[in-house]
Amino acid sequence: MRTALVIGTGLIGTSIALALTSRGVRVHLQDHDPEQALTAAALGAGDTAPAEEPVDLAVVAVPPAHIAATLAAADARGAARAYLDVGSVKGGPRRELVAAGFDLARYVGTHPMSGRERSGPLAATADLFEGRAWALTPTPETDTEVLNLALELVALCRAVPVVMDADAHDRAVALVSHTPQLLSSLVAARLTAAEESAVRLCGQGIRDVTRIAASDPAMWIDILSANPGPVADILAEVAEDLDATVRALRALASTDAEEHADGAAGVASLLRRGNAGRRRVPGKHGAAPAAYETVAVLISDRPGELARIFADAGAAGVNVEDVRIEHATGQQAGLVQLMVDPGAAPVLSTALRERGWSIRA
Ligand SMILES: NC(=O)c1ccc[n+]([C@@H]2O[C@H](COP(=O)([O-])OP(=O)(O)OC[C@H]3O[C@@H](n4cnc5c(N)ncnc54)[C@H](O)[C@@H]3O)[C@@H](O)[C@H]2O)c1
Ligand SMILES: O=C(O)C(=O)C[C@]1(C(=O)O)C=C[C@@H](O)C=C1
Repeated sequence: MRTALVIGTGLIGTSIALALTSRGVRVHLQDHDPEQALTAAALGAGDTAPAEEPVDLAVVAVPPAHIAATLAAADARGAARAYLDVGSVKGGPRRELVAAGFDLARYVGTHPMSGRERSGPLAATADLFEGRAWALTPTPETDTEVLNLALELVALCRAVPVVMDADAHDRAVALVSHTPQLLSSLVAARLTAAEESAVRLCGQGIRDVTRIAASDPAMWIDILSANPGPVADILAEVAEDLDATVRALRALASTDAEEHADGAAGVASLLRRGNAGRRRVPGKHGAAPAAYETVAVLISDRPGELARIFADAGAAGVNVEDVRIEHATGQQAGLVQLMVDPGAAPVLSTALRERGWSIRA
């Protein structure tokens, strides 16, 4: 791929443009809000000047409700040889394209399974998709050349391609993305009326569960409007589990020994099902979750501290597989949890201690 056009230079469009530009693709940027395209260009994502001839691939990264119309308008002016979109839902936009008579041979629907709770070009990063799944939903009509360009884009973004049917994709994301978003919002919504004394106690658990509750409501209303049925079906099952859990907890509070034991069994069964479900979440690069060991390091909230830790881990010859940062409330300090292969954990702890870091058990 030599040239690309990114239409919609928000979080996802700009992140793709940054990745493509860094790998030598000439990227043109377009947004119905010119300020967004100019901001993306200022970040080094590409050029706002229109291409002089059709680009190799047009990437449509606008909200789901506008995907079909944006693709049709771009095709009407002959913008590209091939088209793809990155919307979070696939069935609805494809049906709209069919209804509009769009040539499906030159289009493939895709969805990178990576994002952030923030929107806009300023939240974009070139490495957003690295190691993440990226769904591709070709149809029998899709040209091989178009599918190959889409696969090249996924490879340039260092993501992991997953080919599937559009409706199967929508049912899958109802389970692994859309329902989790609503559950996160439901938990966070309980905090709106909470006492300040309770909120002060927020630890890492609630931070993990509510991170995505900060997402843009307008974007999510758009996504959920395009996939309401499958999400409602799963939420109805969650509601049954919730009812059963409330009953089990009430029984747990009972002084009757038999009722108490039933309650404990009900709650334990849910927690075990949770363990089993969590074990099914794939690790980095789509591999089965690895059993990493954590080395926890205390850092002060100063510029360059993280870079220094990673440099010291690198100097010790240890590959950091994953990382989490826990900020201490009201203090200029935090705990960095470095996930490494079990064999490497003692090596890393010793090396970091020798370099003056404080390691937490
Ligand atoms: N946010 C995520 O985590 C995530 C992850 C994967 C896929 N997606 C999908 O990617 C797409 C973009 O999401 P985002 O998070 O980058 O949103 P965003 O709000 O950050 O960016 C969307 C951009 O599209 C522009 N836009 C809106 N309508 C337009 C139109 N008709 N023509 C041209 N530009 C238009 C907006 O001005 C904005 O700059 C959506 O379809 C979303 O479902 C989002
Ligand atoms: O990490 C996040 O902030 C996300 O929620 C990203 C996430 C997801 O559910 O995984 C959200 C919606 C997108 O369609 C794809 C990715």
